[in-house]
Amino acid sequence: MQEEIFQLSQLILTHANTLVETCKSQKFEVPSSHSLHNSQQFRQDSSANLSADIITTAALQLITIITPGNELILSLLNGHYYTAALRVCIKLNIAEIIREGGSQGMHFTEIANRCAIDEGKLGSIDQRPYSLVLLTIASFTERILRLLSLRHVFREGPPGVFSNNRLSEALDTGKAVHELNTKPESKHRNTSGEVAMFEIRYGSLHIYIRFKFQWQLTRSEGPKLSSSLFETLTDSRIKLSDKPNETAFQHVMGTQMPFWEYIDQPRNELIRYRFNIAMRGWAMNNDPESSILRCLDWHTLGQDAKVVDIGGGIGSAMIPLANNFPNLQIIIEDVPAVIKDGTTFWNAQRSQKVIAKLVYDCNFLTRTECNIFGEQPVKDAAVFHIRRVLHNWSDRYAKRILLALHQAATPKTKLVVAELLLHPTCVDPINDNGTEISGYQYKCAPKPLLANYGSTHEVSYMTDLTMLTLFNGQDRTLAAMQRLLEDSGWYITHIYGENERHLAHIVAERGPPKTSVKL
Ligand SMILES: C[S@@+](CC[C@H](N)C(=O)[O-])C[C@H]1O[C@@H](n2cnc3c(N)ncnc32)[C@H](O)[C@@H]1O
Repeated sequence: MQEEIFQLSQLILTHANTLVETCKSQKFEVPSSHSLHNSQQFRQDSSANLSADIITTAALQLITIITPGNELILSLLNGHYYTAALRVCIKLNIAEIIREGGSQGMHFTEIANRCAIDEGKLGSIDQRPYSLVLLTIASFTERILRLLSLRHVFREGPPGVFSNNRLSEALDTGKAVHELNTKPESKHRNTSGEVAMFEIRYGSLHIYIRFKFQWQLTRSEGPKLSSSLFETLTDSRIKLSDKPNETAFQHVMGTQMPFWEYIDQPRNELIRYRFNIAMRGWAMNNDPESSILRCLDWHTLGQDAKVVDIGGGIGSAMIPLANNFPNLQIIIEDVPAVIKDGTTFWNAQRSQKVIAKLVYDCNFLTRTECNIFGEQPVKDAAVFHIRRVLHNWSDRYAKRILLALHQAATPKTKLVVAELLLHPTCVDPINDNGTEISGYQYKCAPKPLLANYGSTHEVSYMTDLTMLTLFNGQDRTLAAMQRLLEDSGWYITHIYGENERHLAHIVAERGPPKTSVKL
């Protein structure tokens, strides 16, 4: 048998050829570390997309087999330094500062100078001479940017000069630095939401506060949430809990409130707004328009057929439907404050077809009649659509949401669940042959790779742990999702989805619930 090292190298070579040939034939930019954001155009082509995933998985496996094990473990353990370094760059708007300096890049002393001046750090808080303070900040800046450059976030050259590249461009909101410094609370307004998504991932739940007439940044809880995982899993009071208010989130934030109630507090308006826009930013990468458009024959649903988006946030999932199917009447349901943000968003989209309904109230623990756990007011829906809501809840709560929809559904109502579907690292003998469920065709990675492409798709598996620490929720495998749906009386008829990088669109119809869970 061929040595693994050659098998992996061969896979890389073969698929690099496929990728480059596809790019050339379809006139896509060939990906390179020097190109910018759009060098991922090739992802539109499914065979190029697959080749790219195989290359990445093989390269990572190659690294794993030729690097000392203790070094790899240390690198994993120290991954938090990347989180910290990225946080500094996002908070100090370093990608924007470098952009404004021009394409030749900027020396770290100049970057530090601009950060320091903009942050008002010099003089007021430090008694040392200006130049000494600047040198200290410059040294921090250089070291932080160099660490990130190791992973191709920013490019260094000549020594000490840093430029933006494909990865650091993703940190750029596109806004003027002056605007970001004078109006930090508006940082994510009118942006794609991608940087907002990054902020959420490192978990700065407290963002800007006004202190002595100055906007100041406050602490980040994200790394604390993950580092409290062990404490949460071993705390005898909560370790067996599946409740949304007994998670690492409450532990770290010192609150009894579940996450949704917390961000609905009046003082947390900015956090909520950022969360909502971040959902849109996330969808841009994880939920291509084609998925929702193809998962059902929307045009056959008839004039004014009702599509109800449950926990729809600002309703971004509905944009492709609103744009393509004027026959549909789209109803977005969420908590009042989110509906308010959504209404502003939709007015900007100039869509007249969307009816933002003030249906739900966030405080589900006490006001059960007005939330996703209560009675569903729309009784004649053609489609209930629910995107990235079930993963916020443990099975017991997710079942209650699904049963409420089941009770309001007609025999013809379809349910579309858009969620990540996780996959074991080995082959799943029941589901991978594609015969069990129509449309489900998971293409396992070729041997000797991990069947689910290993850490190439790790963000989805990390999202699962984010759900655990924030909500006691979870992202599910196909088997777990199928069980959850059938227990709630929904039977999968079709799945539209390729792999766990994108949300799968799971179409289900009503049947008898398998278990007798009461609302
Ligand atoms: C992860 S977000 C998903 C938003 C949207 N579906 C999307 O994909 O962009 C979950 C949504 O559930 C909503 N939600 C949470 N608890 C709710 C409740 N009790 N009733 C109604 N909506 C709720 C939140 O406000 C939030 O907008």
